[in-house]
This record gives sequence, structure tokens and C-alpha cells, in this order.
Amino acid sequence: MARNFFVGGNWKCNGTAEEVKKIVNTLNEAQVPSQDVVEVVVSPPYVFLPMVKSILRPDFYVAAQNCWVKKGGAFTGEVSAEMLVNLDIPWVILGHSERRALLNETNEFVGDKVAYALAQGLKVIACVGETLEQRESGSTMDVVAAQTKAIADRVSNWSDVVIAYEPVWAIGTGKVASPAQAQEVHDELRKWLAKNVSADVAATTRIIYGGSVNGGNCKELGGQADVDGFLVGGASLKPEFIDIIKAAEVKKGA
Ligand SMILES: O=C(CO)COP(=O)(O)O
Repeated sequence: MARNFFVGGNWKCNGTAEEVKKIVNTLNEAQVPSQDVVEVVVSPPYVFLPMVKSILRPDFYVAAQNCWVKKGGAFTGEVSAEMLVNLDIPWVILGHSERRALLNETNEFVGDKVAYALAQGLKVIACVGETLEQRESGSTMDVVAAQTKAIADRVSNWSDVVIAYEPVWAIGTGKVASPAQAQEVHDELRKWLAKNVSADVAATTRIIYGGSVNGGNCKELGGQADVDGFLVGGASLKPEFIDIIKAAEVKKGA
């Protein structure tokens, strides 16, 4: 059951050209485990993608933070999956909770985006996760299952999909899910995939955790059986992102 550890850095809507170059320089100089131990993907804002791709070390990859739901055309302000493919951008993050909440992206819309991006040849980091209110009312798994189902209904090949479980209450709040809370949802999600998609997809699909991951909490989180890596926000802009990448070593020999 080979699920290579995956660490994504979601830079969100941050950075100047100078700051972005500085972050890339730090990454380029870092000593990290090899690609067969950890896959590293950083996601700058659209405007910086070509620059980051051109200066980033070749063993790290780039992701866009979003793309349009279908073929490009008269959709002012959008960027299409075809354009990302054209620029050799291999990955895209879809369904981030900030887009779901602030831009009203529904489960179905996110599912359509995931299917369209995969069909164009992109690899997808698909985000799911519950709000605090939903967790407190006991509906975490219903919410996460409904978000995942909207993807499963539209996607048949899961080999280019990474699921990011990002509880909304843990994003940017400093309030990280406990290792047990993360493991519980990851385990349930894997069981959901086994039941509703296939045993093979459940065993091979990486489920990564996001929400206030930092250099201090990454090892314990990464040590959980069903946590296959991270999607990191704030800490991915800082040198401690290197420590988070190195947390992949907890899986060695596991
Ligand atoms: O949203 C996130 C990654 O996509 C997590 O953000 P923080 O790591 O800043 O909590």
C-alpha cells in the first residue's frame, strides 16, 4: 500500500514578487527527503505561477489555487484548466473552503471542476471539511461525505486526486485538529471511499490534513496511520515549511 507522503503549500492571496522569490530561494536551498519519500507542491497566486515554475527546484511542483469549471471563453477574470496545462502547471487546488464560503462554490460546482480539470490532464488537490457549527452538531462525517460524493459522482479515475481534509475551524485560526481528530476523519473518509468507490481507491488515495499545521505539530499529525501529508497555509510562507516537509520521515519504515 504505497501512499507517498504529500506536502502542499497553499500561499493563498499573499506575496509580492520579491517575497515570492525569497520563499523559492529558501526552498531551493533546503535539504529535504527525496521524491520517493515526499512529494512537494507549492501553490502561488496565479500571477506568480510562471515565475515560480521557472525558478523552483525541479523536484518540487507547482499548483494553481483554482481554475474555471469548463472550457475557457467569455468568463472574465477566470483562468481555465487548458491554460494551466498549456503552461505545464501540473496541479490545481479545487474546492478550498475559502472559495466554498466566500465565493459560494457548491459541492456540485466543485465536483464539476474536479472532473473537468482531471479530464484536461491536471492533478487535483480536492478540499473538503466541516465548519465548527457542523462539527458541534455532530454532522462532520455527513458534510465531508457529501462533499466527497459530489466528486465521486463525477470522477472515475482517482489516481490523480489527493483529498485534503481541512476542517474550517482549524484554518488560519491556530486551532489545529488533534492528531486523534484528524485520524478519525481520515479513517472514516477512507472507509467511505472503500464502500462507495472501491477498496483499491481507498487504499491508494492520499488523504492529507490542512488547518494550522506548523513545524511543531506536523510530526505527530503525520504519524497518524491515515494522514498522508499536509496542505499548509500560513506556515508554507515561512522557513518552517521545510520542517513540515521533513515530517515525511515519520512514515519511513511505517
Ligand atoms: O487553508 C489551509 C491550506 O489550504 C490551511 O491554512 P493554515 O495552515 O493557515 O491554517
